[in-house]
Amino acid sequence: MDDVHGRSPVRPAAPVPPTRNLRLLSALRALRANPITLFPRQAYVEPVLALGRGRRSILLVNDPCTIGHVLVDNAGNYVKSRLQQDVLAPGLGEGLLTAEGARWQATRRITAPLFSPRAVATLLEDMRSCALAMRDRWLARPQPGETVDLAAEFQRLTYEVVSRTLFSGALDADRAGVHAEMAVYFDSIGRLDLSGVLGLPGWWPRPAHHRAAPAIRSLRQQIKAAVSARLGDEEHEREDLLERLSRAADPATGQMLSAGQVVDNVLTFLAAGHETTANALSWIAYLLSLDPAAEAAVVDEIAACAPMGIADARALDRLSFTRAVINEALRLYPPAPFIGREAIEDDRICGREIRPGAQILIAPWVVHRHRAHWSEPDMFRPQRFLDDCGDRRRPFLPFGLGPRICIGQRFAMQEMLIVLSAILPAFRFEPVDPDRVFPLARVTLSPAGGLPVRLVPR
Ligand code: HEM
Repeated sequence: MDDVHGRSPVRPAAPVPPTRNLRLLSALRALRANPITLFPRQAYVEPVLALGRGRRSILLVNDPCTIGHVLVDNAGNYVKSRLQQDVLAPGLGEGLLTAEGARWQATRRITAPLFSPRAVATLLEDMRSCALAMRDRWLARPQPGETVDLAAEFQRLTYEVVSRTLFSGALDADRAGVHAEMAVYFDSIGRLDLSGVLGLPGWWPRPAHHRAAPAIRSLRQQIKAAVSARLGDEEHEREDLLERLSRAADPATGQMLSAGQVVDNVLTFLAAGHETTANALSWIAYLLSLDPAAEAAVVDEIAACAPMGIADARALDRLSFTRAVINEALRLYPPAPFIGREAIEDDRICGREIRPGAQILIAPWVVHRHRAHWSEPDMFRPQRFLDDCGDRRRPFLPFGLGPRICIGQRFAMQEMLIVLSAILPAFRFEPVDPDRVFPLARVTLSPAGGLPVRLVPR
């Protein structure tokens, strides 16, 4: 089907699914190297599919009603899965992303006011100045058309945004160091290891945890120092996340977070708040580089709707095609490609008995490319988000669903719109080797080996 410009839509990089389930050893190898290569063709067609056999099998759920059942209607029966906790909890402890029950509820109540529409709108100017600083850095390069790793540039930018907006720069003393340690943490623990997949007990030695331990220790020490400095500073009033985590009480119970929980949450928001958005921006830039007409439409829209740059949140609402491009990038390359859950009690889904401990996988990577729900699922066609915007049946969940939906969704959308409107009028991006761009799933979905591009000034 042709797109709005009368051209065939673009097919961006993706693995070719194997025709059937891989044998155990190949499956384990694929799981460790890049789990998105593991899903067989059937996975993109069936409403539910058991991956693996017996007690260790994982139920892949694609059917929109069943996804709603697990994540929304019966969410109380499904906690974060063992595999997901195995990857995240060693670093993030009992932060908002990994906590359960009363502790999660209290933390969500304490942090939610900072992510309300009004609160996020107040961060607009800080986000914009971070984005413009990156653009100006690029403009100041001695060689126009120089090659940069755009993925690394976006990681740095989104880290700066989180650091400035949520922590008022309290963790900026060694920003590069914190950033590097976080990369070590994600790269080692982000690889599924065999002991986790096989469900070995917690005391079983896990090499990835061992490798990540020094980075996690150092990160926690730096965060503890920043929290102490803030608690000791009675002079300056701030209304940021660090302040809320350290001093605010849960409105329902009056209780405050413990010192350890504050550190867990600072690390959680630093990690969850920059890595995902950076990857989304990389994928958007990659997709636009493949589709010059869509790129021109975004640049024209930004010029028409925000000629002097984004001044307020209302200007963001007018960027409807740019928003469709962002959504289409989040569909094709969901930065959080897997959502794992574990049943607490018996349940029944899609005619199957679910026993306590059953592992459920909802994979936006698969759901967003499912043959039953999307036409031309592997094609880049942003227009689909404008044509069918009333169609709520399509399962689109880059930010999750239900009570555990991403608290930073609005923050991330605003940030992406602001970054695009700051940089796209000044530059276009030419991937150095578009054929080598390939999605790699760790905790998040990033371009394997970064995204080397030529920065071409307009
Ligand atoms: C494009 C960017 C982002 C994507 C795709 C994304 C995706 C997600 C997803 C899928 C979940 C739900 C996980 C689950 O149900 O197991 C989640 C949760 C979360 N996200 Fe995001 N996220 C993004 C940006 C952000 C930002 C900017 C922040 C903070 C500033 C953030 C903080 C969190 C936190 C703290 C949670 C846990 C919420 C809870 O369990 O109550 N995320 N995110």
